[in-house]
Amino acid sequence: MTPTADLLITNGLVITMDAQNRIFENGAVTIIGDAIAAIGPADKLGATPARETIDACGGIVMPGLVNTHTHAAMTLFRGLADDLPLAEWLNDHIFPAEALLDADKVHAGTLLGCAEMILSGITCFCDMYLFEGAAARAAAAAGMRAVVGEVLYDFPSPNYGPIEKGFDCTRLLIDTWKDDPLVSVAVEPHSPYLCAPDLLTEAANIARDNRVPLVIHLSETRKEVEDVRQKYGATPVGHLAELGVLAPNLLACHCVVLSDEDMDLLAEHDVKVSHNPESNMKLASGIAPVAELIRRGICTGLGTDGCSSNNNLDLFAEMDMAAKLHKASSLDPTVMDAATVLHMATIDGARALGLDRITGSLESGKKADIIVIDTNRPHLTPMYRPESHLVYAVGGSDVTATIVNGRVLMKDRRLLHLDLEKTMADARQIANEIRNG
Ligand SMILES: CSC[C@H]1O[C@@H](n2cnc3c(O)ncnc32)[C@H](O)[C@@H]1O
Ligand SMILES: [Zn+2]
Repeated sequence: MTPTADLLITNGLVITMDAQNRIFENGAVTIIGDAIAAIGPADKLGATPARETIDACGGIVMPGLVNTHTHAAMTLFRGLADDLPLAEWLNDHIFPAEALLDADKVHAGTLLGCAEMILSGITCFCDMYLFEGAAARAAAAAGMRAVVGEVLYDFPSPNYGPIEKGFDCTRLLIDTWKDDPLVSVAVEPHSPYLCAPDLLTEAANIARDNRVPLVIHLSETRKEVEDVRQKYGATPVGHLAELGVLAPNLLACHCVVLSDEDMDLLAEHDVKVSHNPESNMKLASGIAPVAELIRRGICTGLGTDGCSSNNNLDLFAEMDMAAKLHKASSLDPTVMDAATVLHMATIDGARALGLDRITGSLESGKKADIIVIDTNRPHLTPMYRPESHLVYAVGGSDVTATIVNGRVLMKDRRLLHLDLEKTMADARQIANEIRNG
């Protein structure tokens, strides 16, 4: 029989995360080329002739997870410096180690990050780092969807040197990747404490003119708020408002220390937020008022942040933490329920990156970014409510297939297009160089 689909995923509990939150108890998804052709009951679609079939064996089929904030190449620094506050961690340990980086090392570290993300069900990530051309190439080689951006700050970068060259570097990145099916580019000033007002306004201009996201670390610690207030007489959010930088294309990462007025400003300008609970806990930055942000209608995604402040890229673990942390801090078990957190890790994350028309939910016509989870495991048996399992019981290693843009990147826990042994060997080699300074 002539195949009418390139890929068929069948016999799964299909969670679409679409606007109606449709779930097919015994469902199937057909894929033609890079897109979802149809979603429906397995007894209707399951007989579709296809070039390749994945039998979900009663497991969960759902949209791939969206990691809205990471520094993928920081896999190279996992465990290098722990148990420190942000300023000391960054200034005394991470920045000196990053001075040793070059494009090849960032490529290797990003590839390792992609391997970890694919194996744990992340299909799309937003990255900020140095030598992002190399990160973009690594993401494309791994087959992942990615939004990448060269970090911009006041001091000379080991990559581009002075900031004027940083803007050129960003424009070149935007131009190079503008027609790529997987990789797109954002403008990414580091933070209000490492970026002068002129840098921030120019970054916002470039992002606006090119219709791309603007990504920044914002209001991450009390120290940042105090420093920015002392220097500019406003909170970090207020400072960005005065500069005219708050806009719907702004993705503000962390947002831990926010006043009521800050939250009003974020809502008024339709700013998006990336919530990074594990990093915020590990660096003892605090607890972001996420339930309140969501209550005010602010679109909030989830992010792991870099591997050195987490120390993994597992968004299932991040979901579990996000749900529990806010219950504990508010003494209210109803906040951040499983359904809310699941939205953050999928469709809301896609919306935060401006990618919700192509990913974040299973809908015909959208790109086929899909994962399959094996629920035939002791810690997932029995199952009353799939959302509950996904947030509180599933781990990244329960993912058995990861598909991006219609291409199967991982099946039965094996990476199909990435040489994992070589990727890990390269990272070990770089770690030896870092150890020896
Ligand atoms: C060079 S890209 C980004 C830059 O930011 C550093 N970084 C990683 N995590 C954080 C964080 O939580 N707050 C501020 N800066 C962070 C990273 O090491 C890079 O230097
Ligand atoms: Zn970060």
